[in-house]
Amino acid sequence: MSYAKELQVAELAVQRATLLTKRVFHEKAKGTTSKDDKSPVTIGDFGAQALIINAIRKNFPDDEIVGEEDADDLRQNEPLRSQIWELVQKTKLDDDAAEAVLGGPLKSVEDMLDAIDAGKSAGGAKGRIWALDPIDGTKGFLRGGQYAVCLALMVDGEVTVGVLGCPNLPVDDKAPLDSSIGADQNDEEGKGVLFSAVLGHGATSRPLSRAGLQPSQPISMKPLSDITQATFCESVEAGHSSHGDQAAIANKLGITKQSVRMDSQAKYASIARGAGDLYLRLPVSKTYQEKIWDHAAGVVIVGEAGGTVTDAFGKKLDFSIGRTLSANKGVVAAPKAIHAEVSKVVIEVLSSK
Ligand SMILES: Nc1ncnc2c1ncn2[C@@H]1O[C@H](COP(=O)(O)O)[C@@H](OP(=O)(O)O)[C@H]1O
Ligand SMILES: [Mg+2]
Ligand SMILES: [Mg+2]
Ligand SMILES: [Mg+2]
Repeated sequence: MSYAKELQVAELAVQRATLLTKRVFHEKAKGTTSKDDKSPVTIGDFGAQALIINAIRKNFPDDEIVGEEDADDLRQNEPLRSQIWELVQKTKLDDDAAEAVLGGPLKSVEDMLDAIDAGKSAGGAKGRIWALDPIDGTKGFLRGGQYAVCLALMVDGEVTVGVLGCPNLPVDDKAPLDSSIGADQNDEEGKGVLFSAVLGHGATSRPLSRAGLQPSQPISMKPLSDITQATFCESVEAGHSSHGDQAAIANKLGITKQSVRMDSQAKYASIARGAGDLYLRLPVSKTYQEKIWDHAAGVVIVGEAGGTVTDAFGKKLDFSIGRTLSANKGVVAAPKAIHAEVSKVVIEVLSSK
């Protein structure tokens, strides 16, 4: 199956949601609140989740959705939900045909809260389940760095369609990568990329637009003959992955270039298009379970671009268990040809601790 309709709906829904997040970025009041785990969430996260779930429900009413956010706090907070409702109502693509594909607007504040709460699926191994991260890298979003709007469709526990909207990545697939990439917020010219993949059908990139979908081109990972020349990507946040272990692994592989630190699944997108080579995410905590929405889209995009993604012990990421990757620890993403070599060193470094 080619999943053409799912892909089109996902791409347009993500593209529209990035218009909302960009609008929030330029507003002074981002409605930032703190979740139970102390992580931040903004009106951009809630608004993007509402718009994307509305499009999925209109097109695929029988599908389940695992979304990062829920509306519990919004139901108690009238000012915050009004702020989000205002944003959601005014966010539209400048293309009637594209809007028609997405299936029409949310009808009321209640409809919006219900849409947000439709992301409460427990996930699992059976049937069609979407995984949605309305803003991945919320901390990056708030500091003007990288973030991504992430949507994937899993079919019987296998990630099958993946879309990443990265408003602050350069359109040029070969633009050099460094940790300041996208930091210049005054110049939005030439920025904003939509990445997509369907299992077995390759991966693409195209510029984000305010209207319909722009023409896309295929992307692939960079062939890397000398691993010492690799560029590796890691999180900005030291609390999300172990910078120390990652430095030790890079050192053992003979990599001399400084790591590129960026927030969000923009890391998966960047290696998939050959702007970087490796993505290392080694756990800092023994108990933290990675969330499926932080990885689903990135994994199929990297896989289709010629990469292999496993956990820190070389195991395939298992998206079929529920809302978290409870059978895995950490992430190692690399071009197929060198993944085994990288994985071996990761295991050596972890077992020598
Ligand atoms: N202790 C931890 N270890 C690993 N990931 C964590 C973490 N605490 C939070 N995260 C996740 O890290 C994601 C951001 O990843 P990155 O560091 O690559 O930018 C967050 O996504 P959100 O920003 O969507 O909440 C959150 O889900
Ligand atoms: Mg979050
Ligand atoms: Mg996330
Ligand atoms: Mg998020």
